Amino acid sequence: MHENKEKLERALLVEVDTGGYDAQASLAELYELTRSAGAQPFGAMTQKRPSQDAATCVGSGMMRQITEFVQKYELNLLIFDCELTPTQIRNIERESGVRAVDRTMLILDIFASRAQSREGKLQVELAQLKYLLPRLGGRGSELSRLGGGIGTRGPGESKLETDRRHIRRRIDSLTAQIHDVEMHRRQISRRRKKDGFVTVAMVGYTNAGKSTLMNALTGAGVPAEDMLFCTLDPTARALRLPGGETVLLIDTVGLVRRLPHHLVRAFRSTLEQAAEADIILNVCDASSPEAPAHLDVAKSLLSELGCGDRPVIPVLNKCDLIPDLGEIPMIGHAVRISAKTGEGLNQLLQTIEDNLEAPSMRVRLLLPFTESGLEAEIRKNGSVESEEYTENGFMLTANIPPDLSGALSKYIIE
Ligand SMILES: Nc1nc2c(ncn2[C@@H]2O[C@H](COP(=O)(O)OP(=O)(O)OP(=O)(O)O)[C@@H](O)[C@H]2O)c(=O)[nH]1
Ligand SMILES: [Mg+2]
Repeated sequence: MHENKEKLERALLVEVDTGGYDAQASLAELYELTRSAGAQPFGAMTQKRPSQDAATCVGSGMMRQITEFVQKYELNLLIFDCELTPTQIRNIERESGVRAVDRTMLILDIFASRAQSREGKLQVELAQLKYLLPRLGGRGSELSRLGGGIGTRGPGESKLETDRRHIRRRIDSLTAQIHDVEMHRRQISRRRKKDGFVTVAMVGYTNAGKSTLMNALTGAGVPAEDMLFCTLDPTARALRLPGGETVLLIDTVGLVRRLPHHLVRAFRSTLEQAAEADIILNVCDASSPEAPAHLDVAKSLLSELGCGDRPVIPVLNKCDLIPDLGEIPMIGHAVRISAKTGEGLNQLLQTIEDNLEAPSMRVRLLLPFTESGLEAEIRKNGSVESEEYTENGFMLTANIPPDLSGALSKYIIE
């Protein structure tokens, strides 16, 4: 996946623990992110302090230790588990003599090397440029950083040599293109709904096994590897349930702790697909001690995206790695599976089937003229077979989705 595999970059990870988050778990994740970016995490240093040092993020004593460590083990990269200002990066690089990247640059770099779809590429380039723009000021020479390696890859590379104005124009153009792609995607998902397609989306932390599960259930052949952010672009495949119905199974981008805010939007737009699904599978790696926390993060993100009303099924994957069932976190109605061995998959399919909504209902309605909002809803989410003006309102024969039936109940005639 990476051009320069022969000479892996050797990195020292630096955790500046300013409190307010689980620094140890975050560092463990930084380790995996580093590996996924194709570098070798060689060691880690942690410093607890109330806030970042303005000049070098860590204190001056620690900075000296870092420099000594880098020289002693001939490392070529420092990875800070936070966001660094341009000044900090400049100072750290000058003092240590090696390149410094922060968590955001690292994640952006992984994204840049993984994005396949047009939207994925647009989103990554936009996030990279937005991150870079405020960091360009008077650093003309530093653009020579773009020689290769982590923090330097990406679709934007060639463009970065031009001036800020050019970058701003590019940002505007990317934003407009992304808007178009998003509109198009919403249209498709609306059409699927209208056509009565039931969609089932998988969400969860990166590396939980979503793509492996997709492959096990549908034979999709989606890449699934032991690396973070293996999947960036949502894929959809037909899935046949034991009862005979066919639903659409959607694989989504994995979540990560402390997501750089530049990427939140990119995530959101891909997760929106999940948000619109009829049923959501919240997949986690049951062998990880973090599993319950991961399930919670995904769940609260889903409710932020407005899917509180949809069935969310917790799925505990990788149960084959836990010899003693007692060690699996107890989560109410969770389904236990192993995407690898196939254990529990029938149970999962059955659970999906049990959660299928009633199909859309065909009704006759007399809708007062004042309810034009509801009429628009019916046209948008259902379909109108015939309509007629009467003096008491619209007389409609329509197929309506079940979630509209409540609001419409008092107008239904038959
Ligand atoms: N032992 C075991 N390993 C599994 C199981 N399911 C997935 N894996 C492994 O976990 C790793 C990650 O699997 P993926 O399917 O790529 O995970 P993902 O959730 O799609 O990850 P992202 O695309 O990064 O979000 C791979 O090495 C899989 O082989 C399982 O049930 N048991
Ligand atoms: Mg995946």
